[in-house]
Amino acid sequence: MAVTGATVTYRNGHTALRDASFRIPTGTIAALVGVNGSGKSTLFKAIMGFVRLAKGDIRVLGLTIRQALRQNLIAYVPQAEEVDWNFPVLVEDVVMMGRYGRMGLMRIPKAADHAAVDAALARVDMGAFRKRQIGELSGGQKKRVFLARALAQDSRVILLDEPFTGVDVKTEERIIALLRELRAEGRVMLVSTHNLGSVPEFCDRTILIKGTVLAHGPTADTFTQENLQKTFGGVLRHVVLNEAHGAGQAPVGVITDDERPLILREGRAARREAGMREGGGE
Ligand SMILES: Nc1ncnc2c1ncn2[C@@H]1O[C@H](COP(=O)(O)OP(=O)(O)OP(=O)(O)O)[C@@H](O)[C@H]1O
Repeated sequence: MAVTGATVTYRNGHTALRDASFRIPTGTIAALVGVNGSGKSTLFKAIMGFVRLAKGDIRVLGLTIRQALRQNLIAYVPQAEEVDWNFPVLVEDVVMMGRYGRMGLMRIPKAADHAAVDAALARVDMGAFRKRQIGELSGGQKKRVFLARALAQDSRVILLDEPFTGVDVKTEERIIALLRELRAEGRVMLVSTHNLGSVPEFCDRTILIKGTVLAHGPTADTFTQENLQKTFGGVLRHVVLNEAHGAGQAPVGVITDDERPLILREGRAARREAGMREGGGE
């Protein structure tokens, strides 16, 4: 995916995103990190074609957004607040929505559509809940159902808006394991998160955003204390431990935006080489 100089101005004249540029190679999990109101959802809306770019360009596998959407290449896993949970719909019907783009006008599912729904539900371990109303599930289960919808769609790019909010650690680990599988299949995942502590754990790349893209690239390079301070300003709580200790004891910084803090050693995010790979195309 390549975003070049993307600018979004809302109807009221507010420019929520200005001249944003970054690239994400295929087979990548990328974090989108920024404070409330920094433009994360606006960027997602632009990639989904919900808002028009005033300037700039977004390409997915070399295609325009309109072409990529027509080919079902982009899927979106929404924030819980965006969904009307009172709407009476079964879990399996939510997942089937991922197939709509491949159906005719009458939306009559074929055997392949049913098979894709079954496989997607099994993959997120939600098969037993398929006949439940979506509103009757827990927060983590709802997230998994929407992830299954994206899987049923078989898109190449999956946008995940705050997938870990209100999710327990076990479900978070399951979602991360699934994202790693999808990465191995060459897909691109763009994950907006306030969960800074887990970003170096599973995100190959990070995009730091504050009305524009402040920094982007491999997480080990972008997730620095300096960049995080620029991105979050005074919002983050930052504590330095061990500062007074002598040689051999590197200072440890703890930066936190929510309940899961980021631990920085020697001013640099503790990096995990595993998973920090470059992919092929964009
Ligand atoms: N439809 C709209 N019309 C006008 N301004 C908007 C609209 N939607 C968002 N904005 C403004 O654009 C800016 C970016 O909002 P956006 O929703 O993209 O932020 P965000 O980073 O997703 O925030 P959060 O972390 O709270 O979800 C904010 O100042 C917001 O008030």
